[in-house]
Formats: sequence, C-alpha cells, structure tokens
Amino acid sequence: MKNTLTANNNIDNSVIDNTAVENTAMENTAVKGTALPVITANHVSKSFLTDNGEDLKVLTHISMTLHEGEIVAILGRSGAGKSTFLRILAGLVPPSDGRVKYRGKPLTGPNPGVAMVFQTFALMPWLTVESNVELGLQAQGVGRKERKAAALKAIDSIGLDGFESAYPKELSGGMRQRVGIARALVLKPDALFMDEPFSALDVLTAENLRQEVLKLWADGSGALRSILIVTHNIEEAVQMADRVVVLGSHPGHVIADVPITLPRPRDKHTAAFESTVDSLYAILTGQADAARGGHREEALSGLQQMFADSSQGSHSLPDATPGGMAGLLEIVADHEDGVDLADLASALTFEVDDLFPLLDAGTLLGMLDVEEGHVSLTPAGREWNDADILDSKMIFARMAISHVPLIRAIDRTLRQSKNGKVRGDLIVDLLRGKHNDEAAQQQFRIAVEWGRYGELFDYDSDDDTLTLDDNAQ
Ligand SMILES: Nc1ncnc2c1ncn2[C@@H]1O[C@H](COP(=O)(O)OP(=O)(O)OP(=O)(O)O)[C@@H](O)[C@H]1O
Repeated sequence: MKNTLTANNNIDNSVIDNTAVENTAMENTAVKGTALPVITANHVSKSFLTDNGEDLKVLTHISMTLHEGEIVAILGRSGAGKSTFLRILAGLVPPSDGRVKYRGKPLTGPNPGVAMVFQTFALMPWLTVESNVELGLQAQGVGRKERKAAALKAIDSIGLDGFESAYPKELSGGMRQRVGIARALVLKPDALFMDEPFSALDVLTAENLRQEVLKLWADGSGALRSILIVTHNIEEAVQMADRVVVLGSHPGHVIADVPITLPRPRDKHTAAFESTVDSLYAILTGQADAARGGHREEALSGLQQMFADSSQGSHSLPDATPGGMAGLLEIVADHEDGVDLADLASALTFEVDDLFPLLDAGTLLGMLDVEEGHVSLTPAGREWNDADILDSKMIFARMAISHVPLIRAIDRTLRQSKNGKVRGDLIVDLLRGKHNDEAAQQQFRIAVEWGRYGELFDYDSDDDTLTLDDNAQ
C-alpha cells in the first residue's frame, strides 16, 4: 500500500515546486513529467534459494523510475533488500520476476548506463589512485592517452589532485571513497549508483563528501547526472534526494515514494528539514506498527502455533536491553510534552536511525508513543519510569506478557510443562520455523534478557534449561 503524506507541506505527492529550488541544481533536477526516464523497474520481485533449499523472498513487486537529472534515495531498514534492488537495476543480478529497462530497452546484462560506488570502496590495493580510476576505461578499451586525461580530470574534480601516485593504503577512508567516486565519474555514467557510500566514514568526512557530490551534481558540468543512493540514514536521504522511495521489509516492498521539495542547499538545522526527517521516520515506523497490529488478535493454540504466531508480522524483537529502554524513557520523561526525534538523537549525539531498536522496543511494549517523529511516554511508560526497582520489574513483566507474543509464548510453555522447565533448544527450534538460524538464536537471547529482567523466567545455559522464575509461579 502506498503511504501518502499530506500533513507536511515539504512533502507532497505532486510535482516538484520549482520556485523553491534556489541553486543551479534546478537545471539538473528532473521535473517529472518532462524529464525522460533513465531506468525503470516494473514489478520487480526477487527470491534467493537458501542453504536448506527454501525460497527466501527478498523483494516483491517493486516499481520505480529514475529520471534524467534526478537524485533518488532508496531508504529502508537493514535487510529490507535495498542493495539487492540496486544490484538488479545495475543488471548485476537478474530479477526473479518483473522487468528492468534502461532508456526503454530491457536489461539483459550489466546496465551500460550505470557506475557504482560501494560502501567498502572496493579499490585494488596494488594499483595507484590513477590506475584505480583508469580501470573501468581500460576495460572499455579506451586508449592510454585518453584514459590518463579522463582519469586526471575525474581525480581533480573530486579533490584528489596531488594524490595520483598514492596507493590506497596511504589514504584515509574519506580519500579512498573519493577514489571510488572518481572511478565511477570517469565513466561518465548516465546514472551513478551509490550503495551506503558514506556509512563507513566518520560523521564529518561523510558530511564533506556528501556536499561535494551534491556540488558536482549541481555544477552543470554534466559530470554527474542522475544519482540513485541506497541508505538507511533518513537525514542523508532528506539532504540529498529529490525523491525518497521508502522500502518496507520482509519482503522488501515500496511503502512510500516521497518528493522532497526543500530548497537546496539544504540546512539540517531548519524546522522544515527536521519535520521532513520526522515524517519519513513516521512512515518507516508506521509500517512496523501496522505489522505489529496483527499480533494482538491472535488466539494462541498449541506450541507450534504459539511460536509461529510470535514470529509473524514484525518478524523480530528489537535488539534492545531493558536497561537501555529505561535510560531512553528517563530522557523522554524529562520533556513533559514529549520530544522530537531529531532533538532526541542530537542530544544523544546519535543518528535518528540508531534509536530504532530502542524506540521499537518501547513502542512494542506499549511504553512509548512515536507519532510523526514525536516521542512521548504512554501512561504505562510513565508508570514504569516513576516506579521503584521492584515495581518497575512487575510493570515490565505485565507489559511484556500482554504486548510481546514471544515472551507470552515462552511463559505459557513453561506454565504448561509439568516441572516448570523447558529446554532452550526447543524454543530456538520452534523459532526456526520463522527465522534463520542466527536470527532464531538472537530472538531467544533477547527474549531471555527481557524475561529475566521482568522476573518471568530464567535460563541456565549450562544445562540449556528455561525455568519459571519463583516470583512468576
Ligand atoms: N545472494 C544472496 N543469497 C541469499 N540471500 C541473500 C543474497 N543477497 C541478499 N540476500 C538476503 O536478502 C536480504 C536483503 O539483503 P540486502 O543486502 O539487499 O538488504 P539491505 O536492505 O541492503 O540491508 P543492509 O542495509 O543491511 O545492507 C537479506 O536477508 C540477505 O540476507
């Protein structure tokens, strides 16, 4: 289902507001309807065969178009299938279903209009900067002289002048990624694909490089035309993109396609920027909430059913500790009317998406409300925050049993067993019905942590036994 925002006037689903765009980037910016499509995806789906021979559906019915001169960000949580989608558009992986076209022609192999920049730079350590940048041209059979001239120009354009003869190991992370970008630019691609290009860099370096890429895109030289960037960083998406395509998970699907009409260059510290970040955050978390809603109507019957149900919808317990949640609630409680996510993140000097697991855990437990990027305590959250240690454990246990199907399932399994004991492996095996091995172990670990904190049950890893806590009997 498509998610449309109307509350925020910086985001709408109409055409881009031309008057709002202040810099020369406007010439470059696609005004959809007039700009030609460069790459189109039509109902693209993708499944992978897992080691145990099952089909893992990663993407389902994704349609989108990248227009000439446009910057599009694909935003989604880890595992949503963003990189897989990018690789399909680049022609590096075939879709299981659906079609990709480049300039109107169906793709049958690597996309000739695309050059990629990777998170991990992917440079050849034995080659100099110049040779790394020339690689793609060499593969295209471009002559030596021409290759060198083009490489030096690309090196210069991204601020690497003077480093032509250096080897990757002599460069900082930021400089290495500049080489990665130069290597893509030298090919003069119709579309530059960037897969989390700044996420391995420190905050300041990432910010500088983002600005330089935007400058190059806007300078009218034609070095950079369309850009497709994959990111899980909402602020990055808002800073860079004309349009943000938000992917939901399991399997990856489009939940929103949102034009960003903020004037460029964009200032992160304006109210308009922050409210755009908040609105996108609401789309991402709204998706999680909708999925979670499904749990509450479940009628539990039988062990297998209990665990199958406990893994449905939201598909996993967020990896957050009760202590971490308590810490977050304490900070939110300092603000009587709640606090904006962006402010909360910046007060903690983290990025908004770093808070996801804690926020998800708080909302899952019914302790936090997150609406349109504004976080506040629910009455139960306030009660938990104000309680002394003993009461706080009881409140946590109550909320976990009523809101978290997996905790409820373990609690019921223990109560139904004659001696109040159950082997951990049994629970992990049941969880494997819905999760891969690693995720099943992780879910078990988180459930034990939460169950222990609420004094519902305990786990002895030496003999792999879960037991009902004395207080819970
Ligand atoms: N070649 C493959 N074989 C099997 N499964 C795969 C393969 N490539 C990706 N996957 C699975 O597809 C899912 C989506 O992966 P993908 O890397 O596309 O997600 P993502 O949104 O880019 O995540 P992240 O932000 O963590 O990189 C994951 O569960 C991953 O394990």
